[in-house]
Amino acid sequence: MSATIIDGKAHAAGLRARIADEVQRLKAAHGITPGLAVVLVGEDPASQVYVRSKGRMTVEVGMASFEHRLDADTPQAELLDLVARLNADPAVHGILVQLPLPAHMDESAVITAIDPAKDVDGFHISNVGRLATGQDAMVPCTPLGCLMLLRDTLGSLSGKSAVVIGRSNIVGKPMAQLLLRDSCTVTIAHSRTADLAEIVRRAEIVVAAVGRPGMVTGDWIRPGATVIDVGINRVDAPEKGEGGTRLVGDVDFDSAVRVAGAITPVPGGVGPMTIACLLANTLTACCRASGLPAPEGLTA
Ligand SMILES: Nc1nc2c(c(=O)[nH]1)N[C@@H](CN(C=O)c1ccc(C(=O)N[C@@H](CCC(=O)O)C(=O)O)cc1)CN2
Repeated sequence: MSATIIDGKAHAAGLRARIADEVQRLKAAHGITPGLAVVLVGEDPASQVYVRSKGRMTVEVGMASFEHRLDADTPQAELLDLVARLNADPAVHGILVQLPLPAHMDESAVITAIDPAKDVDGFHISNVGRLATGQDAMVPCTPLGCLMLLRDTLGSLSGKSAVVIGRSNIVGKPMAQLLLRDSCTVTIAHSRTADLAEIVRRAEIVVAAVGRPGMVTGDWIRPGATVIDVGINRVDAPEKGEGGTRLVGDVDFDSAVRVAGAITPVPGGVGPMTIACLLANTLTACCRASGLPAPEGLTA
């Protein structure tokens, strides 16, 4: 038996179409255009690609896009000044500083400088606390995308056993909070968890976000489980010729697909949902800032 492949690209396209409709409605009914500011410091090649995609998709859904590119050696104080200006700008409803930042910058100081109401990444300590205590929060985009895929695949998650492999602030911890909020029984595991394979084998839902290519193999998966692979690892691909590379997840897809009930591929699974959820968060932030209810189904 082979698992259902969860098509993240198609889900993301559907979500963006829904957001575009809501943006049109907001413009027509209230004369408001949601605005997203994205800040890139330095020339990391992958970050440049992501920031370009974010700008393009922001415009495609009818929002205003403000892109700020700073040199890699920009002093942190200059970045903080920019964040302060964006905080004060009424045309900007969402602010995202692309990570990773250059080594001389203190990521946490920069994130803390963002107005929590405009923190569309959901990384600010205030949003982290709000999520953990069940209040309205900006929710980090990648885990929000995983949650949407899980709900679309399984319907209600209530009572399901879930294992999150990975304990990062950006994915693992918020993912666990979201699953808990949907009444799953959640285990957070990581690379040092004893008997990891045995723990994963008990789960009806597996979210792999550990950053190790192909670590989760088919014999770790409970038959019929839903597997969400957050890993994006570039590995050598000699079959593509000299210097060739390809993207793989944290799950060994070829063995897992034979056991799971449903599984996300890499690429084309969780990745595309990240940017779609960023746009959803920007729309939510804009509605909240304007005293309007956020559209249903765009947040956790
Ligand atoms: N401030 C932030 N920085 C970073 C985040 C984030 O959410 N906020 N996440 C990642 C990078 N990221 C968005 O910024 C991102 C990663 C991957 C994808 C994606 O669509 N991946 C594709 C494959 C793309 C490729 O071919 O390289 C896929 O998985 O299908 C989108 C966004 C780190 N930084």
